[in-house]
Amino acid sequence: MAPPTEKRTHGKRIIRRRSLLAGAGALGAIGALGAAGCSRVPNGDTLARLQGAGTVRLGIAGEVPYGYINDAGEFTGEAVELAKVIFKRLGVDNVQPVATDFASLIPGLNTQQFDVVSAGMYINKERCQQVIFADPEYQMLDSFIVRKGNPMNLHDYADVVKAKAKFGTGTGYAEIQYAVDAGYKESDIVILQDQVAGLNAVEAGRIDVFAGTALTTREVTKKSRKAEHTEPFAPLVDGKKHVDGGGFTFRPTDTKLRDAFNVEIHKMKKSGELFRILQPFGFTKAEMTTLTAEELCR
Ligand SMILES: CC1=N[C@H](C(=O)O)[C@@H](O)CN1
Repeated sequence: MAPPTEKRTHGKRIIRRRSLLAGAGALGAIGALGAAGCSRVPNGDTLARLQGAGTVRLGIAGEVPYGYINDAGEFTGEAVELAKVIFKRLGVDNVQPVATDFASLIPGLNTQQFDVVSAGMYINKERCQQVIFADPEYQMLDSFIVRKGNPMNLHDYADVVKAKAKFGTGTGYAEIQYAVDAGYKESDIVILQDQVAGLNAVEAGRIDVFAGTALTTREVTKKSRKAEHTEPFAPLVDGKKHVDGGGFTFRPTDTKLRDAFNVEIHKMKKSGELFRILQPFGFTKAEMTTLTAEELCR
């Protein structure tokens, strides 16, 4: 496996994994002993191990506003700020970011390279076969990055198919399936590293449209002179308009940790604290949700 690169920003240690799939066996074995170096805790009791270590490693995908490093070099985002609060209440004082691309979040989690995915990941049936989720902290629609003025008049996936637009989205994104469901040929989709690569590709005319969450496309186009975001819309799943919910992702064996996390998130929903944490990242009251992981996994 390629060695992780490490950079220091403002005294914080950020690890960037190059290849999360390679070397999974060796890392999995280390993880089984307790990735934080504590082997006295019974196998599978990740919460106890994290409490002993005092640090939880969060998988993030460098996506504003979910989990990213800001201009001041600080590790932040809605999911990251939420993780800081919840894990402290669970007896784990420190969070340690591990940055990777979106498609490597689930493989990286399942090979012990971080303890939880803190990237606002949408909860869906396919992912629920590989990982478990906390109940979502928000609900969300999709939108597109298009050239200024939206010259091809693209407002949803059906428009993209009809217009034969050159379509791109991020690696591992749920939006790949939404485009395929609408009739876009999967092998024609341009898969890009992330939303910044998507913006660059639209601005340069390499693609006509890049799909992402409504907040992702809004944030990344803020300073663009050549591209804009479209109005949020609900993709069709099984022919019906679908609202996504994004939540924290855990290894399938970590039900105890996930359940403890859920207790805290439900308290925060009830008290309004959840919204107070998410609001500075652009979330509105309409994006607060009563959806559950169980229903989104079906
Ligand atoms: C927060 C997020 N959600 C979508 C997904 O879960 O696939 C993708 O748009 C990537 N980013």
